[in-house]
Amino acid sequence: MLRDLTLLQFRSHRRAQVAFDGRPLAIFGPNGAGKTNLLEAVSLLSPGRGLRRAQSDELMRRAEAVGWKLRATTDAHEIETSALPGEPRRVEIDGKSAPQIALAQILRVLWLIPAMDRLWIEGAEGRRRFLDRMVMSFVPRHAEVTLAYDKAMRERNRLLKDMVRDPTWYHALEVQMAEAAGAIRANRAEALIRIAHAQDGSATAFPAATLTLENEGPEDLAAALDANRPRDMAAGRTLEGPHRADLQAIYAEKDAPAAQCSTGEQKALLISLILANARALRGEDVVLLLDEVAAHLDSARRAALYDEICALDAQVLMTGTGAELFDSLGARGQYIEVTEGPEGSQTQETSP
Ligand SMILES: Nc1ncnc2c1ncn2[C@@H]1O[C@H](COP(=O)(O)OP(=O)(O)OP(=O)(O)O)[C@@H](O)[C@H]1O
Repeated sequence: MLRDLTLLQFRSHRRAQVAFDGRPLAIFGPNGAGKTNLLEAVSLLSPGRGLRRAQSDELMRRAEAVGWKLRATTDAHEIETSALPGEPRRVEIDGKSAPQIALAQILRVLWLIPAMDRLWIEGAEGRRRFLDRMVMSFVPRHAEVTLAYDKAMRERNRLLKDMVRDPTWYHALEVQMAEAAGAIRANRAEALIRIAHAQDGSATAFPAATLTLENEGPEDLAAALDANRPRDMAAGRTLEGPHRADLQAIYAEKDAPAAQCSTGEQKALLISLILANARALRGEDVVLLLDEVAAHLDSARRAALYDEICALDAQVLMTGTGAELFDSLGARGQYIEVTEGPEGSQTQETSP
């Protein structure tokens, strides 16, 4: 469990400290106060660019622009991650420099943010990212395999753009891509099975989603890449493989594709999936970040969400503009009010 987090020169926070007591944490305050910035800080305790996919320099407080730092304590580890201006972010675990990917072994950080409300109707890339984050929560090594695939594909794309025709240049790269693709396919399949199991028979107020993967690419990717080089050369890039896969969801009860569901139904599907993801990770150190999750829900659904959150074996952080949004959570939650002060965001623990 995440016990403690300190933000230094991070976005609107000059210095902020949060001590988690294990109850779901409700963060409330007016628009622009710095609530999402707190969730973003927690999201950076996992590999990658966090929930806004920001560049490192965007994270440092503009007033001083001296870099940023986050310090966190879990039950078992001390994590520090920081960056100086113009430099990539660094990670230290228990005082020793570590690769970002090592963070995936400590906390499984999952999130739902308002930008994902359009996930089912926008392009496949966002859905693929959503899928791969779920997969990474089950198989932390998935991040490495995906990176290896992307790196080999970028090199192959460069050869294609340069109109290199000699097959010997391609062979090793295509074999690497095919090997990584096999692992990506297997990891994704495992994740979908685990999500389906977590939804089966669970008493939830949120609709079950049947997930399928489309356009995964051929089983024998090495042979397909070898055969389709002229086509890819004409396009200037690789046209098949796991980087083109698309995640689709069916609102099971209505047998309707997610993209044809109402805005509220689409949101409910996402909540259902993220709760299933957290349930499927029982036993791991799971942190669930729900940004403005209560806003679209009627009061009955909101109460149901809080009941489910309290029953989860996961640490949950939520934001909302007003404390009244968390009325039905009551004393089961921990509360932090965020306001905008002359020195940037101010955080203060309050009671319900
Ligand atoms: N690098 C930065 N330096 C200083 N302030 C920043 C930086 N990046 C963002 N901010 C400020 O942080 C605030 C936004 O914070 P955040 O997104 O956490 O708000 P919020 O409380 O979640 O608001 P809302 O309820 O509108 O979603 C804005 O005032 C923005 O100007």
